[in-house]
Amino acid sequence: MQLSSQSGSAQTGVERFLAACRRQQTDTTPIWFMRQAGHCLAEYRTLRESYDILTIARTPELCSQVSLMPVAQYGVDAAVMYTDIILPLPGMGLQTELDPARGPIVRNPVRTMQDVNALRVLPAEETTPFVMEAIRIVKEALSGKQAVIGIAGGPLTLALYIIEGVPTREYSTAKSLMYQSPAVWHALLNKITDVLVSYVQAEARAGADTIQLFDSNVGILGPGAYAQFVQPYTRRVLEAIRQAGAQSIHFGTGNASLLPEMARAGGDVIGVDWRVDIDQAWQQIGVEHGIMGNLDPTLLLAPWDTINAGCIDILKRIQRRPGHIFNLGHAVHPGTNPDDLRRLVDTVHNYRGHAAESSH
Ligand SMILES: Cc1c2[nH]c(c1CCC(=O)O)Cc1[nH]c(c(CCC(=O)O)c1C)Cc1[nH]c(c(CCC(=O)O)c1C)Cc1[nH]c(c(C)c1CCC(=O)O)C2
Repeated sequence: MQLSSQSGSAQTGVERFLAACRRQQTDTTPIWFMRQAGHCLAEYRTLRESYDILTIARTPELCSQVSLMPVAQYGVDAAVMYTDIILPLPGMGLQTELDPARGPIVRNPVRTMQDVNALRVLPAEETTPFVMEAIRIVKEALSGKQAVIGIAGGPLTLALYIIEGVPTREYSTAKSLMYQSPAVWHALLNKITDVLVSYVQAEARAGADTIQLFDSNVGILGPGAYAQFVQPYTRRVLEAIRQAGAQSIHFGTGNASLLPEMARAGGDVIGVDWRVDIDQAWQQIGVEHGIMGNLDPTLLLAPWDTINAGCIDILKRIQRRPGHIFNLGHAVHPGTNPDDLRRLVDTVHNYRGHAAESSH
């Protein structure tokens, strides 16, 4: 498909988004924001006065409503499901809570082989039917105009919360278990992976066009440990997404040195944070993958001219090469002005390239 770079809005959001996932040319660069559903939308904040995060995520009518808000408000090309990565954990027998400021809490953390053996692996449709129902509602409401992004936690990121019980900085209990009791580690990762495979396949069946695997905490490992203790599991989840016919985005943070290994694990698109220059990151990842990123979310707290300069710098580095999805390097900061997100979407959609200029 050859599209003129002048052709304005020739594609729908979902066409543009999926073409980028397949590294095909698009009329303009697709864009969405991690945590666009929630945080800085006034409408969402009002809803949060009546319901907590997990109640919204577990109630299909509320979850779909929140997931759709940013599509109307910002003009993004995809709706991301308002669902936390911990939703599959209670079905495994883990007593889970969400501290809005700190993150996931697991009351019965896993430390021994006996603990691992007690964990259940059940079909996702049985344990989390509300997630699939919310996806079906969002898919229908968008009627093919924007893409639906389902989410799942990466095997490592989930294992860290399951072992530690509370979010920590270094995850030293979990890492010690990994190095000292590899059999327990691998048994746990295997079970988490079984649960994730069922979960992502159910999301795809429910209508998710793309599934983003958030291995947000992957940066705590170096490439050798990653390849040994994490990569085989991540590969299995990403392969399950491919088999289910959906596209995948493989995301991590603080992981510049891991990019080649993460790309080897799979993912149609690799999501990168702001700690790398996006053109150099793409070289590391390789041309057989697309790339998503990577504006520093904190830059969004600066005046518009500064935000705009950061946005244009990324677009210039990419030079409209097929396979780029514009996003922040991580979640939208709650203090972000929604007007700036709207302007960012327009800037990215209206960008027509700097073909005449020499790049960096
Ligand atoms: C660490 C943490 C978690 N969950 C939470 C934390 C504490 C700090 C924080 O806000 O990040 C708490 C949480 N989870 C969610 C919220 C609501 C967000 C909001 O108000 O906008 C809040 C406050 C929903 C969610 N939680 C998540 C989503 C989906 C992802 C998205 O919309 O981009 C939503 C709506 C995903 C999630 N959930 C978690 C991780 C690591 C991820 C992956 C994304 C990331 O690295 O930030 C665990």
